[in-house]
Amino acid sequence: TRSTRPQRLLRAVQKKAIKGDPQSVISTIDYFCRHSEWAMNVGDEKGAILDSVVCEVSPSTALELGTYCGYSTVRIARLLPPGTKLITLEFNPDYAAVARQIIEYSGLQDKICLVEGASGDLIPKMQELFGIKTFDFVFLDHWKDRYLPDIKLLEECQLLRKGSILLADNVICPGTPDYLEYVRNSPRYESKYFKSHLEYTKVEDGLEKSVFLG
Ligand SMILES: O=C(NC/C=C/[C@H]1O[C@@H](n2ccc(=O)cc2)[C@H](O)[C@@H]1O)c1cc([N+](=O)[O-])cc(O)c1O
Ligand SMILES: [Mg+2]
Repeated sequence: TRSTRPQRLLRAVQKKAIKGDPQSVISTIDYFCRHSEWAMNVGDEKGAILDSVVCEVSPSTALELGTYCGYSTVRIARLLPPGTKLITLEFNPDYAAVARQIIEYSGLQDKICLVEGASGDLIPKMQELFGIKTFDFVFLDHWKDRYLPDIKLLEECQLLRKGSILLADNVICPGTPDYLEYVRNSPRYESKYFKSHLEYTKVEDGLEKSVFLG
């Protein structure tokens, strides 16, 4: 049967990127998605905003919701200080299998822990699985109707501390209206919108950066 889009994206990385070079893996995926097949990676334009927030936060503990093929996983992990780990949650085993290979190709496997399962099930297990007390940084890029329930779950599980940074993709397109309303109106968050474009297109999209105030 025909290969899947993630498999074709992986093949492009294995064919064109330099093994052990995260930047070349990132550039190869962006080129593939711009010139061969669009895919729902955060992309180069929003990716630059993601990079600047990760560098500003320089997190000791980081969580990504929605690995997909591992593009933003590699983007984030390549900027993490030594000794820090990015935990990334992926629901779909086929996507997880591709992401593991892309992460390994980039050489960043020691900085990344990919866990397969649903965020709603795994978030309450972060303390027991990883000894995590709180997350300094959370990147939300999974199912758009899970953003709001999952940050409420992070609050309930006391996985956020005063100053924790949440960065959410796609708040305009496809859109996460309930999440936006919550973080922009809750007294527990200070929120800011970074206007950009939907990956590889001219359509408006953006990232919402929210600081948990405790
Ligand atoms: O739908 C989008 N993203 C949904 C992503 C979902 C990913 O999160 C995982 N997950 C991991 C853990 C879970 O608990 C649930 C799902 C899923 O298995 C999938 O790998 C999207 C769509 C567009 N678009 O233009 O249409 C653009 C984007 O940038 C997007 O991110
Ligand atoms: Mg996205």
